[in-house]
Amino acid sequence: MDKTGGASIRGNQWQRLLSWKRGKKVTEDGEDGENGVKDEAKPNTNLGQKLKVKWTELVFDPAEKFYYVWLQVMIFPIIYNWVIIILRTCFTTIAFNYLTVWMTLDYVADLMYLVDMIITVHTGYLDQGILIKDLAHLKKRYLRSKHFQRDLVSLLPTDLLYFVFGLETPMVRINRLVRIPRLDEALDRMETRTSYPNTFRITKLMIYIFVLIHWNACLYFALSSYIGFGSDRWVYPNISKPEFASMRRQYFYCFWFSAQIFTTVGDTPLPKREEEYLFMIADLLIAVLVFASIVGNVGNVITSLRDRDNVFFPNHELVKAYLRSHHISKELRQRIDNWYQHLHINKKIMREKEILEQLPLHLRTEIAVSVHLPTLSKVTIFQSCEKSLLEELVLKLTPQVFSPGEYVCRKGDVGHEMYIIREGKLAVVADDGVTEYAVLTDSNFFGEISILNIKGNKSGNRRTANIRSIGYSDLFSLSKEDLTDVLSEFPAAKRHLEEKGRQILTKMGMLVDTGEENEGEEDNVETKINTLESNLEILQTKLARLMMELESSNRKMQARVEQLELEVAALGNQPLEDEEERIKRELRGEGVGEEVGWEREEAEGEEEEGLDAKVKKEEQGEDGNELTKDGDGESTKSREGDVEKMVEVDKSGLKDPDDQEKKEKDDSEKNKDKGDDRPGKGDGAEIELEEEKEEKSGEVDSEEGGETAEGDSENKDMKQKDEGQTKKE
Ligand SMILES: Nc1ncnc2c1ncn2[C@@H]1O[C@@H]2COP(=O)(O)O[C@H]2[C@H]1O
Repeated sequence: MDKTGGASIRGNQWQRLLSWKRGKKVTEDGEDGENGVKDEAKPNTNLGQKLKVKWTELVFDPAEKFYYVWLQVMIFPIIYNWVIIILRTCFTTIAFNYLTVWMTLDYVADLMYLVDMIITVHTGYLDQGILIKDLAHLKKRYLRSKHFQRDLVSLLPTDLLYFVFGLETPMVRINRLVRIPRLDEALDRMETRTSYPNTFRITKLMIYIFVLIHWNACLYFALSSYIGFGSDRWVYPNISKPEFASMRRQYFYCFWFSAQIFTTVGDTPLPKREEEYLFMIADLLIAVLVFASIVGNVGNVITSLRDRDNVFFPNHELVKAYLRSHHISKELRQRIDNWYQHLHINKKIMREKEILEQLPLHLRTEIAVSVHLPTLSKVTIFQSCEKSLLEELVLKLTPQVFSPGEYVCRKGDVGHEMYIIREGKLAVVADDGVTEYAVLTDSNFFGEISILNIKGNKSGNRRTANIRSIGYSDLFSLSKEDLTDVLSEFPAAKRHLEEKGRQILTKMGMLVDTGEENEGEEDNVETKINTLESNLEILQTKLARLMMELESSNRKMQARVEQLELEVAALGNQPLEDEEERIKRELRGEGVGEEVGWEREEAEGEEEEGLDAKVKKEEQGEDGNELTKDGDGESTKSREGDVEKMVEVDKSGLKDPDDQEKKEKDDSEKNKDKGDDRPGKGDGAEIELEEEKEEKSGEVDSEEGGETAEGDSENKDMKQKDEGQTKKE
């Protein structure tokens, strides 16, 4: 087992105990552990032994109920020892008369002390919020702690001293009193858990004072016995007198005497002897402390009760003083008094937010939900709402109480909040204050129209009606901002509210019918959005197509470049003159070389275009044409220059094959250094120029949108021709 022993399970301790009894071990995950499985597999032959083993493995969570109950149980043996040991020591007759009872109770208390030690060892503790359950670790920790020393001392077998001093000396058990911190722990725990902490505090104080008076009474009796019963007025009277002989009389007289001293209220007889004086001095000093602590504690309790009232309800005293200082009419003062009285009698807590503010948000929400959710979920608009909306809403509700006849809102006022009726009846009344249009009851709501900005509401943000409380009305108000906040996330609730408001406004004839227009507007916006979306889709498709075209034309270009390179290589093998002639013819446009012919076609532009394309181009204006022509012209010139270079190169190549090789090498070296001077690069230059041309025409296209498609189709036609020629070749 690791040191931490894993996280605490919040499962029921009793359930775990039961599982152990059944011979199963419940693991930290709440499932049967390995042992449990083994136990089930084997028949439960040695149950006693198993139980023993399991019990020793048990670890208690100090936050669980079992531990709390055990602490309460431990109050009895501790108080027993604190009360009875001194009683038996001082009142010997009481000690002897009930000796068997005391002896039995003594050893029961001792047994409980022992069990308490075992339970303390088996009680986990929190380390960084995790319950430590490692028994070995817990044992070590307990054995090293002061608690262990104290517990050990309280259980030392001092009873053996009876054999030395005899049974009339129960004082030998005085070490049992050192278990008092356990009593403190138990009482503190109870104080935290009790719903009435003030009552509990007073009770605890009274118990302590009772024990103190009891001790004092015992000591007084012992001192009287030492001095001699009835030797003076201060000591206990002569016990040989039947009047003072009984045990009860002895105890009660001493207790009364002691209580008189500690409460400093009674007339105690004056001491006569030094021992008596000393006793009285010590008692009076203690009495001062006792008295002070009684007064202090009771004062605290009263103050905390008043504080509680002040937090629960608005401070009536302050308001009263204010009203007096401003000479408010008696009638209004009476109404305010009645309102306060109603709050107090019916425990209507107005300042919930201030009270719960001290708690973390999640606990606050839980409390608010458990207190107000039943009311909220009855309100029609919130019935179908999600729980999260209601949770958000409950924290924003402010309780308000209205007295009979009081107006919650008046027609024409600016609306700042809406109301939900928690309890009570309210009337929608005409301006005369008598005519009632409607009566609103529990779980209804009102005041929403003026804060919802309903389209076509003639009254705008003004109240449309007077609302008067018939009896006392317990309402929740919800501010405009909070409502808007919440409704923005829950449109269904908003629609419901608006619908109800519209119905009322229609009945009152205060609604300008703009509903259809709004719907129309909404429709329009929707249509526009749809159109935009579909346009976007079309554009995206076109873009994709264009990209594909671009890619395919790139590929074709590459193919052409390769083709041209091959051609150039082939040209190198033809006779020079033929070649010269052919190139010249090509440049004149008469050549048989389809490729150059194609170049010319392209260069000359419109000459070979179809009639339709021509007409269109004319229609498109001169600019575009000029640009295209210019571009083409330039490319033609460049090509001519390039071809001439090529011819020269070829000629030199023909003169001497070795020289040609040399030349090629030189050229290739030059090639590396220069761009356009490269031999055989003429075609490349052409292509570059063609690309430039295409770029230019692209620019024109982009400038003159309409032309683009036509230009494209022309280019396509030409490319098709080109492809045809390439195939022929
Ligand atoms: N005829 C009616 N029946 C029920 N409630 C009404 C009626 N007329 C007005 N109300 C409510 O009274 C509220 C007054 O303030 P509002 O106008 O903000 O919102 C109004 C409605 O919620």
